[in-house]
Amino acid sequence: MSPILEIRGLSKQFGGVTALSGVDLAIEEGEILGVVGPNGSGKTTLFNVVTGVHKPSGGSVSFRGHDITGLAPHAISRAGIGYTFQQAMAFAGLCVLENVQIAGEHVRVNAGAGQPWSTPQALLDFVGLAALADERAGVLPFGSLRLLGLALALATQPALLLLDEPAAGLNDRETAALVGLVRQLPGHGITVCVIDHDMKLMQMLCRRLAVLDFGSKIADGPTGAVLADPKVLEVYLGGDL
Ligand SMILES: Nc1ncnc2c1ncn2[C@@H]1O[C@H](COP(=O)(O)OP(=O)(O)OP(=O)(O)O)[C@@H](O)[C@H]1O
Repeated sequence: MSPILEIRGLSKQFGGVTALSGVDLAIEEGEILGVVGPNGSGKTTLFNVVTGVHKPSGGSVSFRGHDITGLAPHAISRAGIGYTFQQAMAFAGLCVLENVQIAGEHVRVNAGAGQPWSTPQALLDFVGLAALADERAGVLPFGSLRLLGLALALATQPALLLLDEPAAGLNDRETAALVGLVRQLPGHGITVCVIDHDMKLMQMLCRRLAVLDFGSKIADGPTGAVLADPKVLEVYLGGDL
C-alpha cells in the first residue's frame, strides 16, 4: 500500500537558520509514527510545513497521492490532516461542547467512516470530557484542556492526526489516559504521527521512530532498533534517553 503521507526532500530556511534540510519521510496508513530529536532539531517545523502553517523552501508533501505542498492550512485540514498544538488551544469564553461544535463545522465531505463519534457529545464521551461539556474552556484544569485540544482535532475528522507533544504537562494518570485514547485511533481509521521528548511515552505508542537532528533525518525504523542506534545515542548523549 502507498503511504498516506509522503514527504520528499523537505527543506525550510528561516533567514540564515536551516530548520529542515532534505527530509524524506513516509507515514504508512494505520500506523502511529513517532518523530523525536533534540530541542531545535526541526520537529515542529516539519509539522508546520505539512499543515501549511509555513511554506517549505524546497521539497514536496503528498497526502494520499495528492500534492499538498504549500496549500493553505484550511485546505490541508479539509483534505483530512488534523493537528494538535504544543500549547493547548481553545476559545476560553465558550463552553467545551461549543468548542467541539465549532471545530467540527467544516469537516470533509467523506469524513466519519469508522469513527466512533457521530456527534460532538459522542466525541466528548470518547475523550472523557462528557461531564465537563458545559464548563467554559477557560476554567478547565490543564489536563482537561489538553484532552479538549485532542477533541478539537478529532472533530475535524482527520485521516491523519499530527500530535505535537500531546503529553507535555500531564501527570501519570492523564498520560496513561491519553496513551489509551491515541492507541485506539488507528482502529478508527486515523493514522497518527506524534512528536514528544518523553521516550517512555514514545515506546508505549510507536512501533516506528524517525529521528531529526539539526533539520536532517538521521534514523528511521523500529523503535527498539532506533533507540539503540549509536548515531541516535550520540545525539542524546547527556540527555534523558
Ligand atoms: N518562525 C520561526 N522563525 C525563525 N526561526 C524558527 C522559526 N520556527 C523555528 N525556527 C528555528 O528552526 C529550528 C527548528 O525549530 P523547531 O521548533 O522546529 O524545533 P523542534 O525540534 O520542534 O524543537 P523543540 O523540541 O524545542 O520544540 C530552530 O533553530 C528554531 O529556532
